[in-house]
Amino acid sequence: MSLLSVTDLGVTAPTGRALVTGLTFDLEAGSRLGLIGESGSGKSVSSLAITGLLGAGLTASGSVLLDGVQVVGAAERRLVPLRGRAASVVFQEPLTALDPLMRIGRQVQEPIARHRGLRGAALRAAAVEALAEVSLTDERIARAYPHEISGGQRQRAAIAIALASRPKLLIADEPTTALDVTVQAEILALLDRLVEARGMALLFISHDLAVVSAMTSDVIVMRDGHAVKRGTMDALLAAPSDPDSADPYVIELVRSARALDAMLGEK
Ligand SMILES: Nc1ncnc2c1ncn2[C@@H]1O[C@H](COP(=O)(O)OP(=O)(O)OP(=O)(O)O)[C@@H](O)[C@H]1O
Repeated sequence: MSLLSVTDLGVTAPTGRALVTGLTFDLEAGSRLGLIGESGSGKSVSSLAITGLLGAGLTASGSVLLDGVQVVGAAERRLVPLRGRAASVVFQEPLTALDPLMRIGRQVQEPIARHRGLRGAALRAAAVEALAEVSLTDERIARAYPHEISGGQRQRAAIAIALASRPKLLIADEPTTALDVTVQAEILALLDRLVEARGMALLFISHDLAVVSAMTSDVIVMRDGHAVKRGTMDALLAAPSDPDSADPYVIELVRSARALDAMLGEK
């Protein structure tokens, strides 16, 4: 059985508008998949539906089996044990994931205590280790509040928190979009290393083809709430010459990624 099995997932707004329709894919333990699409294409809503975190008024239909548990229509008490253990999410803006009034060290300790049952000195040591794994080795960071550290450091801390529960699946939703380019590259390298080292599965969501291609070669392209294409990055890059898959959005994505490549190549 797949770690994540999404079948005919639909998400509907309170107005009745379909935000996501007919999304189907499987993700095996330890494998990676990219969800790519322009703003508003339904990527975030899909990832929220997968973890049962859809906001009030949004309704999911179809099936999402996460580690064998049906998420669609599940009661909150069924979902709580899944979060962290089966899947954790890293969001675009780490400030929304972090508690502004709690020191970073405490925030890292919390999931470690909850999921691994550590207390006291062992808990403090595990939190220091979790921060070291995301290259936050300066002990001032653990004592700092979120607003006292940089955006890149905050995203590292959010990653440490997401991974502290040892999830089987990490969902990263535009994890580097709010960061400047050099920090973006560092965070991608960090995620790549940790996902690999821990044998986690990764669902990586971004509007940026170049960023997705740094993390995975297996991608789904979404537009207007639909999956318009699934395949390898290579097949996608070859798409414009293939009349069957000449989706205008895919062509535009590839064109802009090539322009970026060419620009970088000239430097
Ligand atoms: N709570 C909500 N109520 C109604 N519509 C919503 C809600 N949340 C999102 N939407 C709509 O659902 C559609 C998909 O949004 P979603 O955030 O999933 O897109 P996205 O592909 O992740 O884009 P972005 O990268 O900009 O976040 C958009 O048209 C958005 O306006």
